[in-house]
Amino acid sequence: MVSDLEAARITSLPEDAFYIPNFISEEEEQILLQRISSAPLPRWTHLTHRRLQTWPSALTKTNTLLSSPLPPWLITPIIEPRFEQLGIFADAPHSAPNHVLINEYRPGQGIMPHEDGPAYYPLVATVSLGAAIVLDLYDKESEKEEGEEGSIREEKAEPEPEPEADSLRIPRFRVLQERRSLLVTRGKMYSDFLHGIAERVVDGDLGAETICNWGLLGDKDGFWGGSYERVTRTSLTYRDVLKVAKVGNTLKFLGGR
Ligand SMILES: O=C(O)CCC(=O)C(=O)O
Ligand SMILES: [Fe+2]
Repeated sequence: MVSDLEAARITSLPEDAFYIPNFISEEEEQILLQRISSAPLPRWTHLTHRRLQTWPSALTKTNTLLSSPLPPWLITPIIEPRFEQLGIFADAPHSAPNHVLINEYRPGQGIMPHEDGPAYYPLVATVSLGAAIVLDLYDKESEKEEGEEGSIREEKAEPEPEPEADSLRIPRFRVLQERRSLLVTRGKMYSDFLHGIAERVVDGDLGAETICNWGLLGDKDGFWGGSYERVTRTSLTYRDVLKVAKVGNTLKFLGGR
């Protein structure tokens, strides 16, 4: 495992993007998947093209997080000690992530090109579980020209575009996220590009010329044929929500002290 984020930089991308294979062990991956699947059903928000959990809770309409700690299983070992050792959130306002979105994609599912927007400090750290998937990055400018700029809020379903329109877009860059890997995007990479996952059952055209983190992959064995068939992939996206509201001691309202 790299001990210095700089060694993990995806040098072919604008600043900043980092990729670390084998960020968690197989055992840690299984424990996380077990935790996610054993969450009570109401925890899931079902969208047409994927389902998601929001921890500790969805943001309010004004993009505010009601202060509440993340559950221990989302903290250890990912935030403590690994993010801390790498200083991933060292410059973020709360010096640590306070919000995690968990997205699950079955084969054929994806997420339309979008930007994560101003609710968060411009830094996302994504841990991938279960299977590999290709993340597509799109120039924002060309999207604007087409009048199709996307933006999502996690608490409501995003408008789902026509599949035809989606497949016409050409990504500027493609990142292959292996299971158990970490992808960090921040700065310009967060602010100036859209990201999305195509609704496919096979990710193809994989190679050194087409995948910007090819040289950083942990194990290319499954990819030499230039394609792989999708299997359910789950992502944990760690972020720092800028606006946090402290909720008063509810005991006060109940007449307690
Ligand atoms: O699953 C992923 O890697 C991306 C998820 C995403 O873009 C989001 O939740 O905003
Ligand atoms: Fe996103």
